[in-house]
Amino acid sequence: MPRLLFDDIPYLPIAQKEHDEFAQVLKTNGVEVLYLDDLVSESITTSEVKREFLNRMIAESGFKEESETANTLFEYLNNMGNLEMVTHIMEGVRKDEVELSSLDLKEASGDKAYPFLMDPMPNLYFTRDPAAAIGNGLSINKMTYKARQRESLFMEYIISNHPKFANQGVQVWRNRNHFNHIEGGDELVLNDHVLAIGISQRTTAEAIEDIAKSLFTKNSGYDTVLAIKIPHNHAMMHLDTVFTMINYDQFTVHPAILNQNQQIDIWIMHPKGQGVSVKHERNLKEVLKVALKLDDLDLIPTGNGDPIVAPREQWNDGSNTLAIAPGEVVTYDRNYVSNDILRKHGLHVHEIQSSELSRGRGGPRCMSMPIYREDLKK
Ligand SMILES: NC(=[NH2+])NCCC[C@H](N)C(=O)O
Repeated sequence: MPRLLFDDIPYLPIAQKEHDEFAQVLKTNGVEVLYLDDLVSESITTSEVKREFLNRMIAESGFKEESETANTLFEYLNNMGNLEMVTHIMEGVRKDEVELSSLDLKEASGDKAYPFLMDPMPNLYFTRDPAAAIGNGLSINKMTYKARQRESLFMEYIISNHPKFANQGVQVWRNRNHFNHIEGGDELVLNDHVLAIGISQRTTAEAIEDIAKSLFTKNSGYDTVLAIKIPHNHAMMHLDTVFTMINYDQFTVHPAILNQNQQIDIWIMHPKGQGVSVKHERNLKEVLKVALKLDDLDLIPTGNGDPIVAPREQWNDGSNTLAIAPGEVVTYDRNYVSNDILRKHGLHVHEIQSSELSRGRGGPRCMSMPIYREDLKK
């Protein structure tokens, strides 16, 4: 479980049912839902693209080019139809599926008892993280842990090959060929020129400066990045596990990220020449008011701020709300105290069942990645 970043084992049929219900709630409320496996397989438009994609996926799975294992894996997967191949890569390839005539060095040195030749990618149901849509472009992310690093390769192919996205002028603000990591759960689009990014277990300060610089100099329309420092731990791996925007002037906040004086470390970035100016602040509410030009705003504490309920519900993503319209959110039903307080603050809350999905440590926001946002300027 730690290797694949899970804390528990979901009961698969129920997890799938819950996921279908989640997609249905989105569709019923006017969202067009695209599935990753379909998008990737539709992006493999020629046999040449398929060959290149497979070779890169196999190399990123740790197999040396032209090695016995790499060649065998290539043959095995390349013989499948596109969708079958893509889902199979996502599910992982077991050692007993392919026949290797000789053991290569990597194979010989590996753990014989380990059943997978190519690891599965169970965290793909958190589509939020490998990439993030920002304005007219994307950040395609260099992810932190090995368990997830291959995931963002899919988005690279979608953006450059899928008939819906290729040649549409979609910019890549920062690609995945970097040493410093960043993940979409830390990237919060607050409006058409302000972004909040978590400095977290998964996102480095260097990557934030890097993407800020790119956004500021490449005509993205973005002129403000708020870098917000959160604790480094598994329960709060991304900013969106403790803080989300749910209306023009309403946010969820896990109380544990603020100190006794309600403060948190924030660095405000603006364009400065070809670079970035950085200013340190501590008052979250004030910083948001200034950046978003608001007279007041409503920070709604997870679990109603109760010292026992708040961490309990945060653990199961009580702060991880997905806004599908200003003031309208999708949340896990199990976080009933947080849901109640959201309703008391005037939000329209759609609850989805969550006994199994929550075991992967991510909520409705993590399980989605908006590709296109309507212009909702007030
Ligand atoms: N945006 C998010 N908060 N995503 C949650 C990802 C959870 C996943 N198990 C991981 O550790 O990577």
